[in-house]
Amino acid sequence: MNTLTLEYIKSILPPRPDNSHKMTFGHVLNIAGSLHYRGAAYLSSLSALRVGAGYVTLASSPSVCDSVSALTPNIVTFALRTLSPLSVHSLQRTANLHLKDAQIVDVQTLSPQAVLQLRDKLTQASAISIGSGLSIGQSTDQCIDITAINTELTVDVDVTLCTEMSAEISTDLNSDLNSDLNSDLRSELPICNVIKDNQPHSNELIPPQGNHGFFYALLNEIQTCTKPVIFDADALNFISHLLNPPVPFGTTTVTLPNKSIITPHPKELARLLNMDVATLQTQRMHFARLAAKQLNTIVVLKGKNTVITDGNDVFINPTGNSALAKAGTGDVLTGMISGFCAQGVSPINAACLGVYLHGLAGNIAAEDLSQYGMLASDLLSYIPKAILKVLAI
Ligand SMILES: NC(=O)C1=CN([C@@H]2O[C@H](COP(=O)(O)OP(=O)(O)OC[C@H]3O[C@@H](n4cnc5c(N)ncnc54)[C@H](OP(=O)(O)O)[C@@H]3O)[C@@H](O)[C@H]2O)[C@@H](O)CC1
Ligand SMILES: Nc1ncnc2c1ncn2[C@@H]1O[C@H](COP(=O)(O)OP(=O)(O)O)[C@@H](O)[C@H]1O
Repeated sequence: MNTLTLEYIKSILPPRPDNSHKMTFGHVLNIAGSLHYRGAAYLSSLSALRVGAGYVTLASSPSVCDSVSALTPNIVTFALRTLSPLSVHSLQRTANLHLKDAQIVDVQTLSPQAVLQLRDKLTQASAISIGSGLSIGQSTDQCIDITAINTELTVDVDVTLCTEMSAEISTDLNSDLNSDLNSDLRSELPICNVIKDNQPHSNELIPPQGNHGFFYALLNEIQTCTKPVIFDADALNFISHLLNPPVPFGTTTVTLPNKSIITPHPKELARLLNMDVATLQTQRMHFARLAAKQLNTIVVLKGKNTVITDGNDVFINPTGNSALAKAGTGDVLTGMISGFCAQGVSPINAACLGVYLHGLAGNIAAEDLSQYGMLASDLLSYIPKAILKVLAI
């Protein structure tokens, strides 16, 4: 176990050659944000630039792209395809048929086919971050099971489905679709079954809320990606749904790209490991290593004294304070780690740099603004001060 130090952090900072241009410092593709979490897209994109990345593209729904562009001229945006209005209308009708308390289907829900739009961007990027504010759109106590995917993308993330139940549900819903819903829906959407209280409710069919369908298609697309991929927030909740479906659906496995980093807070890691938060918190190092080994990924277990591990080596972060306990600071961290990855830093070193400097920025910010008054957006302007402090030793 190693505690991160200022000297160590200085030794792994990436170089800034004079003879350089923006692409020397890498391109982050940040897939983030949704109707209610536009701020997460803003914070996770700008923070990548603040640690030195040369170029950041935010891929999100058109309204999120518009909002972020209005706030900052520094981010390049790429608007993703959302479900067609006809599909949204049909989905809402299906939801109303089956659930009394059906939520309104988000008109900015990303289409699984948006992954096709992203192919060139995925190729151009030096690092990819996914999940900040992506929106699961429903209680995380509910699980979604994909029972049929009728897109030209086959969503196959090694999910073993209960085929009998899938067939039953598909037939059931398909008869509805055949009777009065439009065919766009069939080509655009996964058909889902809600699981409540660990029990499948096969007669409660609702459309996927949030960006589940899009995320599963994306995960399939990037499974063999050799670039660093950072999974945060709702991306982790989607993965938890795949890993821990209720018993009737059997065991599932998820293959993450081989240079992946996950950045869970304790509850997100507890969901991934299917355990309770209190137990996890008593042995943070142990469970972070366990998850790193099980998922073959680098784990950044957030909180006071964040734990960073690849399953073997463990680093403990000494920086940070309660100013960081405020909505959006985790989104800033994700951008910082992806920004270092884009500059060619190894994933484990990028995680150490991001976590240490994030905490140090929080310490310097708290001196000026107090631990009470600092905002996640304030943190952005303290990242350069933290870097200056490291360079000064
Ligand atoms: N401006 C924006 O656009 C912002 C957008 N954001 C985006 O919103 C999305 C959802 O994020 P979220 O914050 O709504 O849900 P999430 O973090 O899962 O908390 C759910 C529950 O988990 C628990 N819990 C949380 N932390 C814990 C901890 N350290 N240790 C232990 N438990 C912890 C706690 O449960 P409790 O303990 O209260 O039962 C809490 O109520 C996500 O995509 C994110 O990127 C946010 O970043 C905010 C700014
Ligand atoms: N008391 C604290 N001391 C040090 N760091 C903290 C503290 N509280 C929160 N943090 C840090 O702030 C960030 C919060 O991230 P997260 O829980 O994902 O919030 P959000 O989802 O609102 O962005 C993490 O990097 C975490 O380590």
